[in-house]
Amino acid sequence: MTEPVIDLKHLQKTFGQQTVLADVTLQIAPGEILGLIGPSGAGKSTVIKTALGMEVADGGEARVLQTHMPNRQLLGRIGYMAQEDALYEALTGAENLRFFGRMKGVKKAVLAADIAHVAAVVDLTADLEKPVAGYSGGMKRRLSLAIALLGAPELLILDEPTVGIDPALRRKIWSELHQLRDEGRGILITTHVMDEAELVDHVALLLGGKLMAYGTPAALETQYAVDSIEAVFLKAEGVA
Ligand SMILES: Nc1ncnc2c1ncn2[C@@H]1O[C@H](COP(=O)(O)OP(=O)(O)OP(=O)(O)O)[C@@H](O)[C@H]1O
Repeated sequence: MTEPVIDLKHLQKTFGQQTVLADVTLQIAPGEILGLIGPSGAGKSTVIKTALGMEVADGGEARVLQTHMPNRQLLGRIGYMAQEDALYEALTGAENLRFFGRMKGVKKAVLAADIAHVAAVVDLTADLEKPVAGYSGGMKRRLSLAIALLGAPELLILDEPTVGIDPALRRKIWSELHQLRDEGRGILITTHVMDEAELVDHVALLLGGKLMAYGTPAALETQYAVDSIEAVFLKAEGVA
């Protein structure tokens, strides 16, 4: 059996009196896209941050790429896109990509071609020589996504990557994610766009600090007797 790229067992995380993750167990295999959904504040970013060791778990275990987390060396093998953009505003898009590419250890000989590829995926080719300070919010998200894609990492962890991105480009980005998945990479993605949750291999619904539902989009729709992931979400939350 292939080893999972993410293996979370009974993860727990408390902030003060607030238990955000009560007991989260989930796995992602190579060649799989897992969509983590849940209402705002459910703890999706906290799952990601504890998995990556950016927050210390209060219980349970997080293994990423077969390594117990936290582990700094591993970060070069993971394409992580946080919810907040962390870009150098005074530098151009191209300079940001070159800087982060080198940080991630992308070989000099392939860096220029890799930058051209990821910039094209997010439709930023024409804006690469402009300073990031003049980018719109959506352009900054796209640059952050391009940075995460650099070096074709084994594991992509994308926290709401398509916020502020228009539908046509979103479709192009999903086609790239599917291609990376088909090449055997594992992808963890959080989203508030319920149509996007139809495009993943497995959906995990986080509610009350636990995974309340898990399965393929089709299996969940059957289980909840509805015809969309949005309806699954509403029914699980008790709204519908
Ligand atoms: N560093 C922190 N200190 C204290 N509380 C925190 C911290 N990080 C997160 N929280 C709390 O944990 C809860 C879950 O936050 P988290 O950002 O993981 O949710 P989310 O599901 O990603 O939300 P959204 O969909 O709005 O991004 C929230 O109530 C938040 O206020």
